[in-house]
Amino acid sequence: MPTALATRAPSSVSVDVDPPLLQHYIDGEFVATAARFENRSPVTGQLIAAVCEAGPAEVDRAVAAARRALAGPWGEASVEDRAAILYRVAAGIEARFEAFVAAEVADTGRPVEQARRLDVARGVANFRAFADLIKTAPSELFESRGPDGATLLNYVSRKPLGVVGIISPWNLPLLLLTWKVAPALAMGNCVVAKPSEESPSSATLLAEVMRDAGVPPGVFNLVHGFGPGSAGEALTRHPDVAAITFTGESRTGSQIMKTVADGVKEISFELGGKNAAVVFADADFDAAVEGVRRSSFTNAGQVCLCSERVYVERPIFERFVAALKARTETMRLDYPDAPGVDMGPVISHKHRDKVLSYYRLAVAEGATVVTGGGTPLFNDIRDAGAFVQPTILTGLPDDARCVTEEIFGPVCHIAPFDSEQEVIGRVNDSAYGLAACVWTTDLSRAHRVSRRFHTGLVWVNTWFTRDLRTPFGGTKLSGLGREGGRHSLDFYSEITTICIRL
Ligand SMILES: NC(=O)C1=CN([C@@H]2O[C@H](COP(=O)(O)OP(=O)(O)OC[C@H]3O[C@@H](n4cnc5c(N)ncnc54)[C@H](O)[C@@H]3O)[C@@H](O)[C@H]2O)C=CC1
Ligand SMILES: O=C(O)/C=C/C=C(\O)C(=O)O
Repeated sequence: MPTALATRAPSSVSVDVDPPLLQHYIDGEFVATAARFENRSPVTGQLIAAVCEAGPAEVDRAVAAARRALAGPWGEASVEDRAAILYRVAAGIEARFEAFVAAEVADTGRPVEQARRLDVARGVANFRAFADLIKTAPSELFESRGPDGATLLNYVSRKPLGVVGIISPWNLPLLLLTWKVAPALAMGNCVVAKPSEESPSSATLLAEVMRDAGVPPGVFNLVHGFGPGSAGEALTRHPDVAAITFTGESRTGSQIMKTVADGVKEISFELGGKNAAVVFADADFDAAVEGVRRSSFTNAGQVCLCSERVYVERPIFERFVAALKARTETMRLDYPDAPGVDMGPVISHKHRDKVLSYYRLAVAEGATVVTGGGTPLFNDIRDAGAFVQPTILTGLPDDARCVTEEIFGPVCHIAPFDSEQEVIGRVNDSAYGLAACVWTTDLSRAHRVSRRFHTGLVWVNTWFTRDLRTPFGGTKLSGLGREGGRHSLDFYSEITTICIRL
């Protein structure tokens, strides 16, 4: 199992001839299927697991199990019972914390410290946050008078949606899967989850935790596989799935939207971004340089919130570019458990090819490559991995493809600006609208600018700091709906308004 996966290549590297088999989890049982696919390390290219692939038959079994569970005691579970289960799941992840870290690191090659601080810690926090929330969630009640003067009591009753299909990506596998599973179960639904084919390990461990935490059979089901023509499509097409919640690429969201249109299923989408960071001349300079480095290169740029467009006020533009270049060139690309590692590889060779094609395109579009622009050379097994250099570009017009399209790699383009009004227009001139960052010490400006951005999220003098009670999501191509806090409770429940004449 993933617990035993090495994060650092031994000095003599051997190919694993008997990799672990990751199975589906359906109706409380681990289930193998004949169809399999490979899970390879993005650090070394080595085979780390064989993964069972589900098709329509397994998805059908999982959905049927979920429906049976809804009709059983789970459908009647109280808020307190559901909260207790979520706390047990959180404790179960904590009890196997290092196994989750190893699973996440094996699939993605990210630094071990990042997996500890961000991914697995958030996996635990997601379950606790929604357990806390349901215990304190208020209801709505309005008292009014009818035509005859009688008192009318209007209140809201919440029911589960039913079977929720969860489709999650590879960039923050456990964080994004649990961000959906936790509120779905909190509101009494049953789920069929399909993690990304690139990152199946932590989801498989989560199924073990669900079983050990006493989550009844059928409440949490897991199917592995791909999107089109595989488990993902079968899940979105299934007539007994009431809702689909998806995080991933905008184009995939649009395909899923077409698929679910016939069944008029509920949908919640967190999609891509082409996020801007704006640095004003009055910003705390060093904090802004470090903040932009983090927001551009964390997780090798594979966070939908990463800043790929940076706008710097002209008086500090040259100094800022030089400082970010100097800081970026100190970044260490290495094995996940190497001391001081800053960045691992991107998720796969296919994704590396995509990122590198944008690096080449940037040059063809006339960019100056300030630093990076290619792949590092290690002269060891890491050269078989999917590493790319953190890259800073300047000199492109705002309509260049590298400034308008989501690259999803460790790259940012930096451009100068002259006025607040101008930069707001440039930030908003995007097909996406997920997140923006502002770096300034002027409080009035921070408020003024933030309110005018057409994005779902704005961070001022910080980035990717999360209060799980707040709404999270994007505008335009960046998504549909909001999750987080009561917004998740709303999405994952069906509401009935009851009016009683007293
Ligand atoms: N959060 C984000 O903004 C993310 C953006 N991306 C971007 O998307 C590009 C493609 O990466 P992918 O992993 O292929 O992302 P994707 O959006 O295609 O995949 C995400 C999930 O959706 C599933 N899926 C794909 N097509 C589907 C379909 N038609 N029906 C149902 N499920 C489907 C996948 O199996 C996976 O579980 C990346 O190069 C990256 O640029 C990828 C992951 C996350
Ligand atoms: O903090 C969160 O809930 C989500 C963060 C990141 C994404 O949604 C993403 O990278 O897709």
